[in-house]
Amino acid sequence: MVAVQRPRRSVLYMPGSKARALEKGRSLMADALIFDLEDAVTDDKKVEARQMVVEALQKGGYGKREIIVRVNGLDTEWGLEDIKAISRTTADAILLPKVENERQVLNLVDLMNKSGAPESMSVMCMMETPLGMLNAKEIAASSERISCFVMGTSDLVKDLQARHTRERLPVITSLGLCLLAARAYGIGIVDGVCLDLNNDDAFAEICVQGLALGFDGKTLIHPKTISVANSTFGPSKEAVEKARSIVAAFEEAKKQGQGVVVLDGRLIENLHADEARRLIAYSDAVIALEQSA
Ligand SMILES: CC(C)(COP(=O)(O)OP(=O)(O)OC[C@H]1O[C@@H](n2cnc3c(N)ncnc32)[C@H](O)[C@@H]1OP(=O)(O)O)[C@@H](O)C(=O)NCCC(=O)NCCSC(=O)C[C@H](O)C(=O)O
Ligand SMILES: [Mg+2]
Repeated sequence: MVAVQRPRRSVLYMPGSKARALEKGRSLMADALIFDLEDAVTDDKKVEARQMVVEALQKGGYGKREIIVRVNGLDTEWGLEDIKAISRTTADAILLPKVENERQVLNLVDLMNKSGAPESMSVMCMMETPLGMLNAKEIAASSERISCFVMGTSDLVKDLQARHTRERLPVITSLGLCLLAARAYGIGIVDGVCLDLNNDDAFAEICVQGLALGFDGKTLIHPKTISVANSTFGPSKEAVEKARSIVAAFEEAKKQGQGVVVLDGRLIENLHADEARRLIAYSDAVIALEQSA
């Protein structure tokens, strides 16, 4: 049985205080939308933005896109009311910023339960502080309700007193720690945002790097970057065809009593067949999501 992963190739932040962005989200081909109440919203608009997001979710129209709301932290004056209000909506997940330990996750889960959040509403964690990186394993293991890690590379670079560079060496250890923790505990993980909106080549390159590192997709700040994220993180037609031929060759070998087979000069073992099945199931999930839009 192959565990089908929810597509998160493109995950677009939309400021909760921007009515036009919330409207536009209904027609964009992003796999997931983050309705942001945190950093994209100024303090004087926090309460209004919460109400706007609740109303947008009540109105609906976002199809099968994954709906994520990033609340303010519980150490702010808005966090508690954000969690109470969003728990009563149809959002798929609450995204908690600046997660650094298990206690923050358990507090959130407790508040969601007390506020009547459905069991299906998951928790996502922004991984964006040095302590969060060091505690990535503890955080990933803290609750079965966690569905995904979201890298916050802007806050991370700031806290590390590092620099944003094209090859991202300053954050590579942090990305690796979070990837290890996410994969070890079977949760999703999406890469951080690219702040440079005027360099398409750099954006494409950073998506390819994110894919190679093992991310499921990329968080985005502008709709124009959705298609590159979708094509980079989505399985190509050729990759799916190849996966089908791997599964077929391996099944045939098994019938012949063999545990391995050579296909196009490469050795195929059980692990390759498993990965090929995962890719086929993932491709089916992507097609189903695209057809529903
Ligand atoms: C960056 C922007 C401020 C640019 O906005 P704007 O000048 O309006 O862009 P355009 O004129 O090019 O927009 C064209 C149309 O697209 C719509 N639009 C733009 N951005 C979005 C969006 N994010 N979601 C939905 N729709 C969007 C515009 O309304 C235009 O529509 P139309 O009227 O039909 O022409 C803006 O893109 C923006 O605000 N982006 C999001 C910024 C944000 O959310 N930042 C916070 C999250 S990132 C973060 O916090 C990372 C993490 O925590 C970390 O630490 O790393
Ligand atoms: Mg941040």
